[in-house]
This record gives sequence, structure tokens and C-alpha cells, in this order.
Amino acid sequence: MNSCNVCAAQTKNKCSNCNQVSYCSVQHQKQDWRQHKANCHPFKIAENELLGRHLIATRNIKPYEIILKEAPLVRGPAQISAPVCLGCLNSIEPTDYIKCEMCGWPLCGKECKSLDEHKAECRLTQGRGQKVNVEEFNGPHPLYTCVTTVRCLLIGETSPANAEKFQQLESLEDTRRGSNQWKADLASIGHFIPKFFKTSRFSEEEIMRAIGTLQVNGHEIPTSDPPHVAVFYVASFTENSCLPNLAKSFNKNGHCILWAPKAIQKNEHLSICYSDALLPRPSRQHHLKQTKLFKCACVRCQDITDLGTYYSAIKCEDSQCVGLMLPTKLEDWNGTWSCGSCKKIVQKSYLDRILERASKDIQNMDKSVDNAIKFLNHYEKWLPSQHFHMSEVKMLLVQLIAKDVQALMVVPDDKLNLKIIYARELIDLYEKITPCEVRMLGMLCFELHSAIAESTRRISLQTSLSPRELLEESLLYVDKCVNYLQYESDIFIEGHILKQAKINRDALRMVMRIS
Ligand SMILES: C[S@@+](CC[C@H](N)C(=O)[O-])C[C@H]1O[C@@H](n2cnc3c(N)ncnc32)[C@H](O)[C@@H]1O
Repeated sequence: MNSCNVCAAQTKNKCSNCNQVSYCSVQHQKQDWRQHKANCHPFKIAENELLGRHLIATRNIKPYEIILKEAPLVRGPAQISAPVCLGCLNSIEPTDYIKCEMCGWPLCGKECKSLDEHKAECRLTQGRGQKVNVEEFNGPHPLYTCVTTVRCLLIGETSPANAEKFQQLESLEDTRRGSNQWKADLASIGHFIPKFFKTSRFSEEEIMRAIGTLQVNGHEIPTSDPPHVAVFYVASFTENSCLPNLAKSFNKNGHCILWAPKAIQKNEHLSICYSDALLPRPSRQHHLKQTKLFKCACVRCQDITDLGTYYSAIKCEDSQCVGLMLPTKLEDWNGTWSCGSCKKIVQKSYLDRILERASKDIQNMDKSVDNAIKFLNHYEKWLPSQHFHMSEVKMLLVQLIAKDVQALMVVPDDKLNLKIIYARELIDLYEKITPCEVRMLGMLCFELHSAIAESTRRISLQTSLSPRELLEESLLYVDKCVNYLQYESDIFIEGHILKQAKINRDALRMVMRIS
């Protein structure tokens, strides 16, 4: 038995959404809703030594359920940014902008001048006694390096309700202090702010803590062009996993939506991927160490085979052997690599030569269907079919072959088949190792659905039959596409794909009913 959150009477009934507070009656639950609403999530914040604060599901979560929608505490330009409007955070058109008459910072128009977002740096600049003068608009501008930090430092004045929450976030100041990044930040922001704004109101420690909080908790938000940085409160407590169970989407206001592409069981940890889940293990680990200052030990990082996909493996050096080579020890990717079949050993320098060449060839490739096919044919001598470089080029091919409906109708059969084969392969691979990369999976499902639909059209033209299995497969993938992209805003290309996918899905359902 628990106590009712309103009258403390003993009760077994809990709020069914969060499973965390109890009520003796519907009446008391209704009465408490205004208070409880803000904390009514299907998870709780827990804490342990390894992860710090993290989120744990307090009930079973259904597929596609949104578990959190949250507005940012603070947002601003990225640390390295060309001049952007300090209202809407979109890039400035050098021939069409205004200067804030109070402080001189460029803004794209009058509506942006009145936005609260700009108040922090505006006030601080006014105190300086001299307006800002930005004249160079091409490329990163040093003045913008400090803007978001200034917004964090003045959050108590611009949005007092958010200030207390911001202070509670992790800055990892003790771990960061003295590192190369910390020293660079001290010079470019920590020393710059007092000098440029002619103020002594912030201590060095306060500034460095704000920078740390931004670095540890900041998200890149794609709703502006270029993307900006934002810090959320509850979403900040989500731990990292390179095989996460939550997808992250943003609505057009830049609010964060965390949702579950698959069912999550009660008591499971909730996670997102802080890094790029498409990167191989060493790159992800390096990125997480540099930016978030921890060593990831998630299930994917612990599995040298990348969940049986051999995403980083190379073919055995012995061309007679069909085995695959992986690091001899999980924790020593720079040591020897050995074949799982014949046990032959090679030095890291052997695969470095192959991987560096493949990486350079991709970078320098004139991106055409023929060049991508040439790459795959050449590197299949060394790289297995699901290797990350092979997968990257297959992804390119899926996108390059028949880019739109018109091209799809005239693309040669062999290329259409290639598109279908690679899209199927990639969906199969990425659903295993990056199941929460919903934008990429949604796009691939759309490409596969439309290529299969075109193939069905061609078969029915030749035989006057519509192969039902192919139609069913096309419907399966367009359905998947809608599920993966369902929270994408129509300001993104994925939002447009979603709209088209819904139209295609309804049309396909109709055809299936008739045939
Ligand atoms: C955005 S914060 C997450 C919340 C943080 N744990 C707290 O208590 O405020 C990111 C930091 O949490 C820790 N963290 C997150 N995921 C982790 C993981 N899988 N393993 C170890 N530490 C992790 C790291 O210190 C990381 O820099």
C-alpha cells in the first residue's frame, strides 16, 4: 500500500502514466493534476556511481510512445559559427539584415529583434558602452564563440524559472579542468568575456562551469540553418548507449521529443546515442571521450562483432580463407588483428593501409552510380559486405539510383534491382546496430518501398499480373517509413517524405483491397 498524494490515505492505485504517485480516488488524482503534470513521465531519475543521474522506465513503454517533450532551458549559436541572427539563429544574409539599435548585433529582421532570446547579449553589450560591429559574414566569426555562454551566464535574468534547473546540470568541471579543450575555452571564452564586455561580474569559475554544462549537455538542433545548440533539463539525464532505446526528434520550435521506436520494459535504462551511431567503435569511443569525457561500455561497445554484423571486420589476409579478422583483444584495436577462422594474425598497419585508402577514395569520389559501383567491386577483396565503408557507399548508391519518381520510371532494370538489394541489406544491418537512427531508416524504407513498387509495375506491364508478395513488401516498408518518421516536422526533408509515404501507403492499401 502507498499513501495518496493528496490526503495520505492508504491506497493501491497509482497514476497509470508514470506509476510513481498514488491516489485514493479519481477525484484526488484530478485535483493533483496541475501539480503532478510536469513530473508525470513513464520514468524516474536514478543515480549511481558509474552513470551519475540517469533515467529508468517505471512501466512498460509501448512502441512509438513519446516519453518526453521538452522546451530548451537555453539556446544559442554553436561555439564555432558564422554570423547568425541572434533572434531566430538562422544565417545572416549579408545584403539583407538589420543591426539591433541597442547593441549592434546583426538580426535578420524586425520580428527577431523582439524575441526574448537576444536579451542576454544585448544587455551585456549595452553595458560595454560600445556597439558590436560585425562586418565579415563568410566563415566562423570569433565574436559568436561566446554568445551561448553569455546566455547561460545570464539565464537568471532572462528566464529565472530555468536558472535553478540549469545550475543542477553536470558540468564535469573537475574532470575538464586543465585539459587542452578547457585551456582553449579559457582563452577563447573565459578570458574573452570579461575583456570584450568590460565586466567583472562573472568569475572565471562561473564562466568555465557554464562552458562545461553546455559541452556536457548541449544538443545540436537542426531546426535552424546552420544548426544551433540547446540545453534541455530532463532530457539531459538520459544516458548514452551506442545501441540506445530512444529516438530523438525535434519539432519546428526546437523542442525535443524523446520516443521509443520499440517496446521498452519496466526497469530498463532509457538511453540515446550521444555520438554518431554509424561510426565504428574506435571513432565513437574517441568522440565520447573527447566531448563527454567518459569511456562507453554499452552492449554494442562490448561486442567486438558489432552484434554479429562484423561492421568493422576485414576479410582474412589469406585469400584462400573465408574468415574475418577482428582485433585480437576488444580493448586493443591498435594491437594485432586475427582471423576468426584460420587464426592468422596481421599487424594494425596492414588494415590501416586498406582503411585509409578506402576512406580517401570515398572522400575524393566524384559521387556517381558508376564510381560507387567501382568502389564496391574494388574493395570487396578486403572488406566484407556489411563493413562500415561498404555500407556508406551502398547508402550513397541507394540515394543516387533513381533520385525521384521520374527517374525511377526509366532507370534500367539492373540498377533498380541493385537499389532494392542494397536498401534491403542496409535496413537489415541498421535495424540491428542503429535501431534508433529513425531518419535514416525512414528514408531507406521509403526508397525501398518505391523501388519495389516500380519493380511491381514493370512486372505487371510484362505479364498483366501484379505480384501480391511484392505489393505486400512495398506496403510493409512504406508502413515502416511512416512509423520511423512520424514525429518529423515538415520543416525537414524527412517531414516531406512522411507526407508522401502516407499518400503512397493509402494508395497501396486501396490497390491491395481491390486486387
Ligand atoms: C548529459 S550528462 C547525463 C547526466 C549525468 N549523468 C548527470 O548526472 O547529470 C552526460 C554525462 O553523463 C555521464 N554518462 C552518460 N552516459 C554514460 C555512460 N553510458 N557511461 C558512463 N557515463 C555516462 C558522463 O559523465 C557524461 O559526460
